[in-house]
Amino acid sequence: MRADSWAFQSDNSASRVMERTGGRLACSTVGLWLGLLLLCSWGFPGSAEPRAPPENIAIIGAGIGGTSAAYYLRQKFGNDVKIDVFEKGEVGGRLATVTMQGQEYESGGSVIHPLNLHMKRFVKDLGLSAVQSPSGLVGVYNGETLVYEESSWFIINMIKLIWHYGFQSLRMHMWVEDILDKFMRIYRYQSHDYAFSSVEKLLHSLGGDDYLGLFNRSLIETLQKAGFSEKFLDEIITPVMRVNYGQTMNINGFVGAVSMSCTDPGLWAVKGGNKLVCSRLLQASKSNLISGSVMSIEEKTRTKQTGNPTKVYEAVYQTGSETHSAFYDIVLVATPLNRKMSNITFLNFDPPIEEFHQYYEPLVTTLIKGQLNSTVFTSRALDEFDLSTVLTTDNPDLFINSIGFVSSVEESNNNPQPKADRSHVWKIFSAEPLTKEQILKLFVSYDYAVKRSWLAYPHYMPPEKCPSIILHDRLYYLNGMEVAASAMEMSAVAGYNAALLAYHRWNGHTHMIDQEDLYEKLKTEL
Ligand SMILES: Cc1cc2nc3c(=O)[nH]c(=O)nc-3n(C[C@H](O)[C@H](O)[C@H](O)COP(=O)(O)OP(=O)(O)OC[C@H]3O[C@@H](n4cnc5c(N)ncnc54)[C@H](O)[C@@H]3O)c2cc1C
Ligand SMILES: CC(C)=CCC/C(C)=C/CC/C(C)=C/CSC[C@H](N)C(=O)O
Repeated sequence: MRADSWAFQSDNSASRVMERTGGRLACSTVGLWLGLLLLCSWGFPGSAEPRAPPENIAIIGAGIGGTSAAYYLRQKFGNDVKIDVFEKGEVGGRLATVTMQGQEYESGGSVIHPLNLHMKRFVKDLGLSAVQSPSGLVGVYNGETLVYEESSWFIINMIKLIWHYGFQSLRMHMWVEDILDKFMRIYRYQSHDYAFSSVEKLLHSLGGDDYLGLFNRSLIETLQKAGFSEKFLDEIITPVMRVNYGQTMNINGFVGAVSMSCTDPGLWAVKGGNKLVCSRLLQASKSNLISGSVMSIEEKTRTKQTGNPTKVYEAVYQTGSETHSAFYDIVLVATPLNRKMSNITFLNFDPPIEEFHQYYEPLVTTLIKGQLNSTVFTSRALDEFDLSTVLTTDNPDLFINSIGFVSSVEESNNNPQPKADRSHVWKIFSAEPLTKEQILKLFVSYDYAVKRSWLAYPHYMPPEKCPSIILHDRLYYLNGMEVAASAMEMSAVAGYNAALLAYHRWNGHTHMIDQEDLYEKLKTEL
């Protein structure tokens, strides 16, 4: 049998070919063939002629996901590609502020974890600065009484926690720390340019089957199995899930851990408002912002100046009353597609682009400047009420998820105290808009109230499948990541991943996608 006929068989490893041919010359010829074949199919960086970059890229959505994708796409593809970012509302999306008496307050995404390294890097690289988030005393109300109240004395707090819940609080912190430690691996993977084609593969790369298992099981199932008591789960964990995700412990274990990490010290925010990160990312990426709503995407064949027919996507969009269209080599969708939340129609795809039926949780943020009626929560005298946040247990009679006092986006306030007249700005999260009666029940008096309604986060219902990141050949979707956990940093991770994925797929770098055992492989890298 001739050596070259072997070279094209499926398991044609060089050593087997060598054994069978026996000759050194034949072996090197076959090796050369094999090498060339591999180079063509894998496109090793730096070896073959690189493919010309795409001409036009569209990103739909100028939230933190879309703008971080723009930033990383520019880094990967260079200055020649034109990047259009479509935004139908405000740059920032769910990072937004409301203005009260000339001061701005975060009404959407507000706190950032000290280990959220992408957000940290953005703030540094974009010339922004950080402010510490307020960290006052927290209490938990069950509809009748405060079942737990923090003390300003660290040692008293410890004794109280151990008295009420044994060492469960400590165990919980260790559990969250372990999950965060593994999450940090993503920064290493991304700094080495590795990308993932699905959220499940990304999660698996962080900590294997156990890590993916967290996402597939409910938080309550995971914590009950780990031996946490009903009392601890009802009085501590549920209230944290309610303030952060407006949901119960039926959410998946991964988002549960992300939510618990918000009890860590050192939370921060961007001075001037978190949304500034998005506008600065847009600027830094030299993208073209189009204030309009994308209505449809359709694949078309177009003959470019070179004369070659090329597949592109046509985006039809509306600005005011006008309808326009433009063609793109690559499209990134950086907004939830669930239940037509973004009203984008994918025309004539075969097979059709999947529909996402999971709904987003309605949530209302109300900001009120006024004097709290502390007797709602405790019978103690008003001047003895020193809590800055009240969380709630899962009681259907309660009309709020939480209430806490907040600082404006300009103030750095590590340990806020109620003002002398005890009037302050409070942020309330509730599932429905508050009625005037409800506000009057919570406040002795108030000057000002503003509300903002959101479809805030996915309604978590494990086990569930994350939507594909690759919707079509060069059409990518970022917000499937929210099914694992919704947070600014998660969207930044998704934005970076989609940029890397689009870049590697454009250039045929398949070896940079879905690599297994990355953690082990990168252990030895500096
Ligand atoms: C009340 C609230 C509190 C939160 N608190 C925190 C927190 O403290 N910490 C934290 O880390 N996270 C928090 N989050 C979550 C965080 O804000 C989100 O996970 C994150 O901002 C999502 O960013 P995104 O870019 O993926 O999506 P979005 O911010 O939703 O961006 C999508 C953008 O796409 C635009 N768009 C939609 N359809 C179209 C279309 N057809 N054409 C053009 N544009 C379109 C939208 O207008 C929007 O601006 C909070 C969220 C809410 C709602
Ligand atoms: C992604 C990782 C590892 C950590 C992110 C932790 C984090 C900051 C999660 C945000 C959770 C969330 C959606 C909070 C909403 S409410 C926030 C705050 N309590 C407020 O009062 O606004």
